[in-house]
Amino acid sequence: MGNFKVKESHKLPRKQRKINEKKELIEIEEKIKDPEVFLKDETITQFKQLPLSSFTLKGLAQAHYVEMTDIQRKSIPYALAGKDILGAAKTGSGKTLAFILPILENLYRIKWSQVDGVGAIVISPTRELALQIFEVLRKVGKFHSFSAGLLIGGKDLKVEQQRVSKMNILICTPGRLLQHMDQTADFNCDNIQMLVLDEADRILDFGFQKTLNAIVNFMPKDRQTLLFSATQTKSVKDLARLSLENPEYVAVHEKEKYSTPKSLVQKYLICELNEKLNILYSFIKTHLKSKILVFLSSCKQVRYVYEAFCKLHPGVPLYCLHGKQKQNKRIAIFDQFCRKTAVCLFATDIAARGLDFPSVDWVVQVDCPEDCDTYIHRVGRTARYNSTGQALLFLLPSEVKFASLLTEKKVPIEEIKINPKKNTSIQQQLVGICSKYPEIKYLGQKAFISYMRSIYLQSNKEVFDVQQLPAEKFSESLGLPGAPKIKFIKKSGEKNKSRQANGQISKELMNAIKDSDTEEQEEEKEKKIKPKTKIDKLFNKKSNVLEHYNKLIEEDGKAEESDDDDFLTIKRYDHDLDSDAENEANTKVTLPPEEITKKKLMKLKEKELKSRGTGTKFKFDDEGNAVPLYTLESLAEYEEKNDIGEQQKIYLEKNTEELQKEDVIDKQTQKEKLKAKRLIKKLKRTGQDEFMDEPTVVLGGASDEDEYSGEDDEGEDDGFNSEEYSGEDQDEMEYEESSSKKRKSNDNVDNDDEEPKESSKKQKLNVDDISLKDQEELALKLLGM
Ligand SMILES: Nc1ncnc2c1ncn2[C@@H]1O[C@H](COP(=O)(O)OP(=O)(O)OP(=O)(O)O)[C@@H](O)[C@H]1O
Repeated sequence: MGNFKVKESHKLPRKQRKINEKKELIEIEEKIKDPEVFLKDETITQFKQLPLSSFTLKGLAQAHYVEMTDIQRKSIPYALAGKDILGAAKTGSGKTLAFILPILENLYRIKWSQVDGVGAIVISPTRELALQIFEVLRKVGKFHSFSAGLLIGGKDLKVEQQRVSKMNILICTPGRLLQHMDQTADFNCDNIQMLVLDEADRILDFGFQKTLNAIVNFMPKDRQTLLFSATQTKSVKDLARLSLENPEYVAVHEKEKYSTPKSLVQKYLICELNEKLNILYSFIKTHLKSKILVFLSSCKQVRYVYEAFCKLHPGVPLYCLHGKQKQNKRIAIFDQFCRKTAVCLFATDIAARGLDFPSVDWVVQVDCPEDCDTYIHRVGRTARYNSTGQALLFLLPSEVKFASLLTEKKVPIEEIKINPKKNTSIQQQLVGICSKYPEIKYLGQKAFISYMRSIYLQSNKEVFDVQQLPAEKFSESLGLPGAPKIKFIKKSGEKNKSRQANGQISKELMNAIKDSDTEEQEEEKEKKIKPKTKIDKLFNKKSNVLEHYNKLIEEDGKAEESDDDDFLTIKRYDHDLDSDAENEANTKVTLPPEEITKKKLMKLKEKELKSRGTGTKFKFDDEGNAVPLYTLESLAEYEEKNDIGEQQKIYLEKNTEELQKEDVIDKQTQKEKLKAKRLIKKLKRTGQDEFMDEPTVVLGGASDEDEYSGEDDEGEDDGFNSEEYSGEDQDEMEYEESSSKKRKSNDNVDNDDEEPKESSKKQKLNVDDISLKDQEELALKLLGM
């Protein structure tokens, strides 16, 4: 939580100042009564022409905001007059100021002070967006004397609790706000004057429904409510939920030909699923000087692509942003991406709405968004305010209908072909990476399942059809030895097909799948499995691998030099790019102390070897001549003797074969672990808990989950885990975790069908005949300890 409280620099005597302020207030009160005056007068284009306090005007001037944007000009006069507002304007058109200024002014006019407590609340769907709004408030509200707080998940709740009731303006995510409403004793919302929903349609949609209803119940009905979004809701039901009173519908771009910014160039290409990564990689390689934002459908997709691409060193810094990262990490990445000019960020829809990344050149949607609104918000991360930008959408042949849906939604988009000469295949490298790094292979398998699941869960069955996806080819393209089993596809019986066709069950399932642990909850879990026994400690040693891996996946990619060229058959827009300084900064690497010592030792060793001198080994040919032991064959010589294509094929086959073998072993180990877990559970149920302390905790550690991910529920191989679909990152879900998990168990009817059967079968294992010590040993053996 942060706050600001900067008093103006006063030159006039206090008494005179007070008189001036009073005079100003009376004038403002008079002027705001008739908002139409400001709307009709077309000469009013600047902030200073509006009835705003000198504190606000000073803040605006210092932040260099002079001219108003359309949405600001048309909505601020109504909002100042106390009207409820439904504001709709294209992405990047300045909606944030359109609600921040009325908050400051309306509280100022009623002389709101610290003793009055919370006067206005802004709700944002994501933490990053909340943070961004908070920064804007801080900037333009600098000369007011309000206190403001940021309530987002991932921060210390207790610290927030001590300060929240002293705040006048709160910027929050829905889950965290409700948590305070429920748990902070002196947090009182009875006095709220204004409620703002940024990205209103998202907050009003199904995923946030329960949370928002609960929040609204805590608030007085006679408040002022402002709703803003680029894709606005007009649903009467939604508006009734918020008790909006005759709201002014301010839609500035509605009559325009297109619903996306004019300066945004939008293209789509049609490609096979197994070609996506090749195309993405080739795209990045040919746009090394651009700032690229890549959208993928789930955390796992993002993590796999990020990890694998880092290993390929494309020559540009790579980052990833998703809801499974710790809050500080998320903020750091957000910040890094904002600062750099040549960079590529892989993200889930956590980055789709509201975020104001400066000068993004390209938004690339590798996975098709769930609907046109999501598309509009994603592409809105570029071409903001007065800048230009480009967007590229990948569509599978089965998803082509989506292009016509976009056209219907007034999105000007054209098909484009890629230049096959510039399209490099990275499949071979990915196979190599998966075989060398089992943790990446594991991520690949997870990515595969989560992608298939995301398609399966989409409600628009005309566009998304999981049955049409080339599963085997897709898994090969990820470098995997074979397609992982996806039980949910088999489990979807005929009965559900009809229900899914009209989107009902899909939405419920989707909501259940979206539920995921908060960072706080994950931390809690970690605390719970703190080592208590030797075995725990031993296991913890194992999870150092996981820690190391986690560190590894959070490292940034390294920069190399390369040129942009004509990968796509359109020319790129020219942008001001100045990447030298950034690249320089990027090459600085700080090593941990152990690494430094290691390096020093290596250098010493090298020196020693040099001073000793090295002998040269020879072998003797048939004539008795000494010849070097190894001679390097030139590429030309090698090509003469061998068929390179054939060699590549052999390499690929050999690696795939090896991977398949390893995969069998991995699966076997996994099975054994599961068996052990079940055995322990069984033993626990037999009432011998006092002997079971150690293995129970050990298993808790193991299930958190494996060395690789540390994030999934134990029934992972059913392909239907409790986590993530692209909207998984929303912290509202985090708060509702326990209830939604219950809901999930009800919703996933088909999924549950098989599970109990399986577990009851396993329970037939007769452990009662074995002595307890033997059972423990067996369990540990199965765990490989
Ligand atoms: N009056 C103004 N003058 C100059 N720049 C402005 C003005 N208003 C907003 N901006 C700038 O325009 C950019 C986009 O503003 P903002 O983030 O408020 O857009 P938005 O409409 O909320 O976008 P989205 O729909 O994506 O959330 C920001 O960088 C902001 O600083």
